[in-house]
Amino acid sequence: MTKPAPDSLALLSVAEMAGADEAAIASGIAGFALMERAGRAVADAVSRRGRPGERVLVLCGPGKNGGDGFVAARLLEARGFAITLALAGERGQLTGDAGEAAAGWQGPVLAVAEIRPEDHAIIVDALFGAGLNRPLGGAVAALVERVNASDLPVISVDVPSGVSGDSGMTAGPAIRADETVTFFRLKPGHLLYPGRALCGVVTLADIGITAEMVFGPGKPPPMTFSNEPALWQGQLPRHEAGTHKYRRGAVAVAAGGLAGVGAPRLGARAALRIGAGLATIICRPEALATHAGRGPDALMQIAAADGAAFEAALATRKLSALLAGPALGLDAMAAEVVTAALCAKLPLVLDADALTVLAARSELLEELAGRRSVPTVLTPHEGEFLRLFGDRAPYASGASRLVRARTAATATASVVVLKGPDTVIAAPDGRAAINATGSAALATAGSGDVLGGIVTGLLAQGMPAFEAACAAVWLHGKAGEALGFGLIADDLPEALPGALRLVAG
Ligand SMILES: NC(=O)C1=CN([C@@H]2O[C@H](COP(=O)(O)OP(=O)(O)OC[C@H]3O[C@@H](n4cnc5c(N)ncnc54)[C@H](OP(=O)(O)O)[C@@H]3O)[C@@H](O)[C@H]2O)[C@H](O)CC1
Ligand SMILES: [K+]
Repeated sequence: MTKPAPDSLALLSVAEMAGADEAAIASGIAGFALMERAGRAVADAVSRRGRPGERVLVLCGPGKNGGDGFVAARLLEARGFAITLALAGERGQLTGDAGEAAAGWQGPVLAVAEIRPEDHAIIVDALFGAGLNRPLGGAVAALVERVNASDLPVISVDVPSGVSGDSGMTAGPAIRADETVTFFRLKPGHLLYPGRALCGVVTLADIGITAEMVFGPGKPPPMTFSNEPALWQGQLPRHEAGTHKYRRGAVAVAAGGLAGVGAPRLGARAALRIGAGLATIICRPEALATHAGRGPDALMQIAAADGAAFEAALATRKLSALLAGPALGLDAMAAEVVTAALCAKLPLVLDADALTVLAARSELLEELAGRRSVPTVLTPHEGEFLRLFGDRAPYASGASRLVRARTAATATASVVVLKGPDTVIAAPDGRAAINATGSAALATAGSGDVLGGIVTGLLAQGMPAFEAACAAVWLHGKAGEALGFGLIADDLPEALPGALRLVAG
């Protein structure tokens, strides 16, 4: 049996975090005690950056995020900082824990319109957190613009105000923070852009909520994760001495004609580098000689002139996984290949041209993938995702990448890897992970072909599809980080052994 994913990697939605809050209160911790600890963690972050005597501007909103700000202001004043506190709202309307926190603040409370951020050394943004429910407007929006223009260090409480904790999206002005202090577990908005960039460094503070309170027996398991090795490391292929190449898995890559011999080769090479025992390119007859003349020698190639020949090639090769898409082409033969690939009883990765072939035929994908008894992984970038699923709810590009990937995974009964600087991996069973490895150096021709090959290579070695996709995205990112700028996609497979050494036990 596979071990459940570690809850330390859980990302909590705003609603789940509210549930965690309630669970902690139900187990005997007072809500105000949580707020005290949250405020203290924020004050500690300010103390690490500044010295007593410095002027700190604390911007408080009308809810509990503001309450955390009032607590931080009180503690910082006691530590000798000179506090200016501004409230977006009426002091008399603060209720519950936030009212209690405000009552503990003895100093003046200014209106946001009067505030000059530039008169301060550090700014605490406790305007809005989990309760943000509309774009910032009026005097608060103007203040946020002034704070961002000041270029002063900003520490945001929970999330930068204006950023959705669930999606990382902004619907108007938002604080650009240097540091964000959040509580108990990260939220998707800390890892999804633009939130990820607006957070600055994310500090996770313990406020007394324990994993046992939130994830204990009888509680629903977390479904959203930060993509870290602990999520999939235990399922990485392990090969015992005495294994042979077929036991390590045989990969096929469906290629097109002479116009695109590079992309499928990048995929096949990556599959070999990640540990598949064999890799074969199945190409059009006119491209066979070209493929045969190119390295690495470990790669094999066979020709298929039509869909039937392609099916026959699949049947004769003792295959364990198939990659279709990189430079496959968009013609009738490509469509036959994609249909045959979906009908074959082989773990399958569909990328690039295969996704375009299926675009406007997502019902075909839903039907065929839904009937498969073996895993299907789709690896679209934003453009391919748009072509495949359209721009209507729930897939509209204005919606959260997490929601879109999840919805697509359920609809197609496939693992969906929605690629980007914050790649989301979603499984049809509802699990999803957000990746944070990699850099802009990976936004280069052929990089996606390599990723497709890594996923296929891991599937061929028997790794479950969600874990294989998560591992592939993480390793691809690490290979990119190791190479840095100047990399070309050809370098990435060669950097995989180094990336693997980071996680292989
Ligand atoms: N969950 C925990 O364990 C803890 C959380 N803490 C902190 O609490 C906040 C969440 O507090 P909450 O009161 O739920 O929400 P906010 O403070 O973010 O928002 C409060 C109200 O603001 C109004 N609102 C929302 N959006 C806007 C806007 N764009 N402009 C103006 N006003 C807005 C809204 O009220 P309305 O009635 O006007 O709709 C919100 O209710 C969490 O982020 C943590 O910082 C803890 O203290 C520790 C424990
Ligand atoms: K905030």
